[in-house]
Amino acid sequence: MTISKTKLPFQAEVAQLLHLVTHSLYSNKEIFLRELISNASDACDKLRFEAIDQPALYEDQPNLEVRVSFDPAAKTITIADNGIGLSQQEAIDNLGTIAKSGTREFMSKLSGDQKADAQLIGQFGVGFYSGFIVADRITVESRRAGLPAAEGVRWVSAGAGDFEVDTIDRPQRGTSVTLHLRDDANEYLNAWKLKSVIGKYSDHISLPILMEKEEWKEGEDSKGGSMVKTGEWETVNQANALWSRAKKDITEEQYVEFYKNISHDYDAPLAWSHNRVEGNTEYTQLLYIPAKAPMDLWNRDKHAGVKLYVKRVFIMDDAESLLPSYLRFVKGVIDSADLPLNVSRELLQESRDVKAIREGSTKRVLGMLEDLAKKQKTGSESGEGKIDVGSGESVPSPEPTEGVTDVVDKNAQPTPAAEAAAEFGDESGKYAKFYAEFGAVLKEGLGEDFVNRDRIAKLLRFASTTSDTVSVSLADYKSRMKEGQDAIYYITADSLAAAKNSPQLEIFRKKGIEVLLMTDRVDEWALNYLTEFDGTQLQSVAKGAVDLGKLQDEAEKKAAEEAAESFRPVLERLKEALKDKAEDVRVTTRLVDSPACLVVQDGGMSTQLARMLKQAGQPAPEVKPVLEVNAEHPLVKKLESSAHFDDLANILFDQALLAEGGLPADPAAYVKRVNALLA
Ligand SMILES: Nc1ncnc2c1ncn2[C@@H]1O[C@H](COP(=O)(O)OP(=O)(O)OP(=O)(O)O)[C@@H](O)[C@H]1O
Repeated sequence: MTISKTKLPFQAEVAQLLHLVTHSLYSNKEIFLRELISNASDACDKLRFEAIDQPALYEDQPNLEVRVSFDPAAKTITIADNGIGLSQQEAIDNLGTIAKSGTREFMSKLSGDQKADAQLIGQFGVGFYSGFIVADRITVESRRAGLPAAEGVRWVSAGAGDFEVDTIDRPQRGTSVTLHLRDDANEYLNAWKLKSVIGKYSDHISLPILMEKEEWKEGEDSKGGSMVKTGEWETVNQANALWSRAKKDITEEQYVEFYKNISHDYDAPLAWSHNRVEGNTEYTQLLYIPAKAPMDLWNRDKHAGVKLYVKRVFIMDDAESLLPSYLRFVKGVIDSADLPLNVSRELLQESRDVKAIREGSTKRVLGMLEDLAKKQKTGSESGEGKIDVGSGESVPSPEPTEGVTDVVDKNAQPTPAAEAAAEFGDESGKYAKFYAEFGAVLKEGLGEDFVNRDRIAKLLRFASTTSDTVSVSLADYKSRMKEGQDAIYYITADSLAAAKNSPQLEIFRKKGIEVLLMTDRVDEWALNYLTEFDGTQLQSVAKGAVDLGKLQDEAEKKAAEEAAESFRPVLERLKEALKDKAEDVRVTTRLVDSPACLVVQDGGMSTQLARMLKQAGQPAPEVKPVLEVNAEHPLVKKLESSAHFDDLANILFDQALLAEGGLPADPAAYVKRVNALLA
């Protein structure tokens, strides 16, 4: 295909994004170089991957590289690669529109506040368009590998509403991006400046990044000297994959920078773990736990952010088989020594090596979380039992992955004692941060990963009737259990307020028994898979008849039975009056101040979960709850002699529903009944 010079408009979103890029990212101009080098490197990765099946694509240039040059007279910087290149259509599609669906969502989140937007943009990564931070015009010239020289393309835009494309003759494969700098970006027309930015952001890129060598030349006739280009090119980055280097040669900054690069996250990660695993399956893993949840965390179709490499060759992004879905927040790289280069997603699912990698990486991530959790605990408990990070020993995870020869995480590096103390203080809040962002996702693991269920259970944290913050572990709870208590009690609700004020808690409060308050949507589903912890049953206080077992003394039990007996005739009438709404009506001892509450049968779905499913448009069973009444309550006592028995019965039921966050089936009828009684 050849096209003659054509002007085309940007897709509306691009124009909007460009405006933001130039206005919001101004304070961090230099990232343009990182983004463009990263694109160049991706293009080389893509070529290498396509060339596995089609070696001819290399033409006569198998050495992939990126060249960065500048021309002070023309005020341009050029980033050139010999990667896959762009066809004319690809240039139009990829540089003129935003293909990624997440981008639109991202655009809708922008607030107009420059600082917040800049953070968001940073998180999302603006890629190619970041060139417009420093340039008022960008020229891209490219030819796709495998196409004839006559099918090159030139793409030019001033970053306003449109761009121009033209066919050019381009013998060399790949892409060159030329930035025509704005006057206030002249500082980048300097080799030293460019090298320092490349060193900062792109050292770990596995390709060589070349710049023209310069030499100092004295001026003639004792005029001042200057740097002069020699015509030779030199490599200015380390040019080996960061994860393949020895840990001792990688600084903390480099780990952080690498993370930012692969994740497009603006913030530093909370923790990372870098290991070379040997044994039957050999691979290197560099896994990061981000500090902030991405916007699309809840999209379960979104794959994990782990990139797969095979012997340093990039194979694919988002390789979902490498980590279970409940760890989809983890970012990083896995480089396998065993997989074939032409491995496909389908093949990955069946591979035994991948299974081993997945198990090893899962354990590693859980180990990192256990580490953070341990520090969180000691950090919040008056400093007792602090781990001495100054000793230079790493904190071992409870079950080290077999064959790990080389384990590093940030805390493993020896630091002077004072620094260590400061660092530990910083570490001590990390687990709470992690949990606030990703705790709910982690819970999915209870249902997804049976092998590691116990480890996951230990990592869970909840609010409870004794703690408003989400900080109580199941082990903490157990250690505070009352003498004679034989279950871990919990309640699920839509909000913390609803959970705390639930009538079902009354008897527990009276007896001073702690109840875990669960308010994540995923809780009830996840808790289905966790019926016990460390030998103790988990028991919902809203399911089944309340049985406080040994916590109730004989006299109480007897009194309750007697009350139930004498209340029997009223119960029968209640059952009759509510037969369409309630599965059963019974007397309870779980209530102290409230007249009634709803519970579901043991093993049944709570009314709250059923409600949530319905709201989400999913099929939910019709749950008929059990109405439990407090025979000691004046309102309930009044029933027997009331002339409005049916109304009162229905009001009791509807109020119990309201108390747990539901709505009466017929709200108007409810209001009418209440008003009739009030009048
Ligand atoms: N040097 C290049 N060689 C070949 N294609 C390129 C090059 N630079 C950009 N592209 C193409 O343009 C597309 C858009 O680039 P852009 O940097 O905006 O987004 P991206 O790289 O896909 O996403 P992100 O930067 O968020 O990872 C790329 O996906 C790629 O197809």
